[in-house]
Amino acid sequence: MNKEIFIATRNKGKIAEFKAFFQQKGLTVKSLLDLPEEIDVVEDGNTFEDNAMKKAETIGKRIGKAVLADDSGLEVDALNGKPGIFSARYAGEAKSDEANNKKLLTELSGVPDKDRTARFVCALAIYFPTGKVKTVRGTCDGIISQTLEGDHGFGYDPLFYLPQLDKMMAELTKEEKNKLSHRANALVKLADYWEEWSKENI
Ligand SMILES: O=P(O)(O)OP(=O)(O)OP(=O)(O)OC[C@H]1O[C@@H](n2cnc3c(O)ncnc32)[C@H](O)[C@@H]1O
Ligand SMILES: [Mg+2]
Repeated sequence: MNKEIFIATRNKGKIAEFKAFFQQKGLTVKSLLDLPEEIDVVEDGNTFEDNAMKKAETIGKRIGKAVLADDSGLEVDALNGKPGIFSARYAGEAKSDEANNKKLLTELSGVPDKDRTARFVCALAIYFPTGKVKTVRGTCDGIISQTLEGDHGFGYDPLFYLPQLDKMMAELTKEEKNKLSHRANALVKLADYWEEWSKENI
């Protein structure tokens, strides 16, 4: 039987990464882009976890299936953790990666490399039709570079430098990113619960 996992996102970058991850486990990934109706979830929580739970629960209750949701973003130390939960809309409602990256560079202009430390954060929430919801969090440390580099990935990847690889996140293939990203680290934590939950719930 071909098992399916539903991800409550319309972000194509996230969908591509989840597909690569779950395909290895023999699961098919479906997302909000596969639904005929548009379901909007207002992300008004104060934490990544709150927003992920709200996305998973709202969509899960609507479609009556197990649903995984991701709320993620970038925390920059020199900006006191901004853009944080507002990462998608940092430069406005249009949610443009290009505009967000431009704004980030402007906000950090004059900040030296040693003070440009940052981390990607990913909270995953999983909702089961029994009403049970669980969350996990993964992070990935790096440095915000002075120039954009690389054309893989999405969002802030072209500005996110990984010192241990001497590469930008946007220079990694999906498979490479899926070994070390915040999303990958959260998914690894989820895998511990996954076995147990999927036995009874999927
Ligand atoms: O709510 P959904 O439909 O999932 O899509 P979204 O894009 O609105 O998702 P979020 O509210 O979780 O915002 C995540 C933003 O954080 C950034 N981000 C998250 N993960 C990232 C990654 O792996 N690489 C680069 N930027 C990332 C990027 O700007 C995303 O738009
Ligand atoms: Mg969002």
